[in-house]
Amino acid sequence: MTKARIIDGKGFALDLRTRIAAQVAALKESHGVEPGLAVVLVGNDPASQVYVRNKGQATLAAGMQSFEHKLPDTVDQATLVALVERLNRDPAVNGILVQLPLPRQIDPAVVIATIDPAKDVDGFHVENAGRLALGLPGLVPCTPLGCMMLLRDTVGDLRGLRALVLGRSGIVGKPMASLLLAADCTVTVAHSRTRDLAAECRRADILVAAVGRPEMVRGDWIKPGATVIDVGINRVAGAAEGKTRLVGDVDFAGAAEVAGAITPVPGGVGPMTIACLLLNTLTATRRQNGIAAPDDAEA
Ligand SMILES: Nc1nc(=O)c2c([nH]1)NC[C@@H]1CN(c3ccc(C(=O)N[C@@H](CCC(=O)O)C(=O)O)cc3)C=[N+]21
Repeated sequence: MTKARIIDGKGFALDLRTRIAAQVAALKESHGVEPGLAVVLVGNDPASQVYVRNKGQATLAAGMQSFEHKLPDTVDQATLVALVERLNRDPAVNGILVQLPLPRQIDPAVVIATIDPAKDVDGFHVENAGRLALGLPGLVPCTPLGCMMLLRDTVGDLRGLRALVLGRSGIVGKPMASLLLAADCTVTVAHSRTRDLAAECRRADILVAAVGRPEMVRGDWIKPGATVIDVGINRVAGAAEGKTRLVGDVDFAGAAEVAGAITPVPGGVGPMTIACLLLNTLTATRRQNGIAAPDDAEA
């Protein structure tokens, strides 16, 4: 039997997207500025194609312009870099996202370094990563930003709470740790070499799982009443032959017996990532045009 409150990321994201759409409409009305997001997809990985399609639809639904660029998986790095440089110069493009992963012949660090930091709506450029680490304004990676919104909505005041981030990627774990630290949490970053991971997790009031290992975090690793944010999106074999299903990095059924609140997969962090991409595009557009955010704007 489930005890934990299920955090409705999907509902929160829909609500956020509605508020973003209202602000986009107001921006057009007041300044004649229409935010534009360019998404670059290299190759034809089916999962990536689904994400890019969803992003494009969400962008248009928010009243923003969507520019999709599809390149074959044989494309060379120089061609991709040249496209990004063209998007950097294009005044209709306020945000640029190059879908990861990229094929082997392309170094993602080179491509990300090419993106104008002011248009880097993924927040992956070293300038934005450095700004976040130093507590300076910049563009914050979408997934950690979405996790923070869910945490603030669920927990309220985060000050002094013990937070454990499981995973140390540049895309989720490290920026998540920076945001939790900025919110005055006591932050531990755990990873594959951490000793007695279960004991570390059990101390945490807030547990953010972002390791990419299906259902690794067990119910008995969780402190009773803790808030669990599951960033994992793992496709595993389903009950029926040939069927697959999505699971997180947390054993949801076991954790929901112990936690105070938990995000589901799907319907938790994933939809927040897309909503925050739109939010970052709106933020980037405002900054590029020297327009202040209204007092009631989030993030
Ligand atoms: N440059 C770049 N930026 C990204 O932000 C980025 C990327 N590359 N590469 C791939 C990952 C993955 N990602 C997801 C976004 C939303 C869902 C999402 O909405 N998931 C739904 C389920 C979708 C389904 O059913 O497959 C959910 O969790 O409810 C999932 C995954 C963004 N990524």
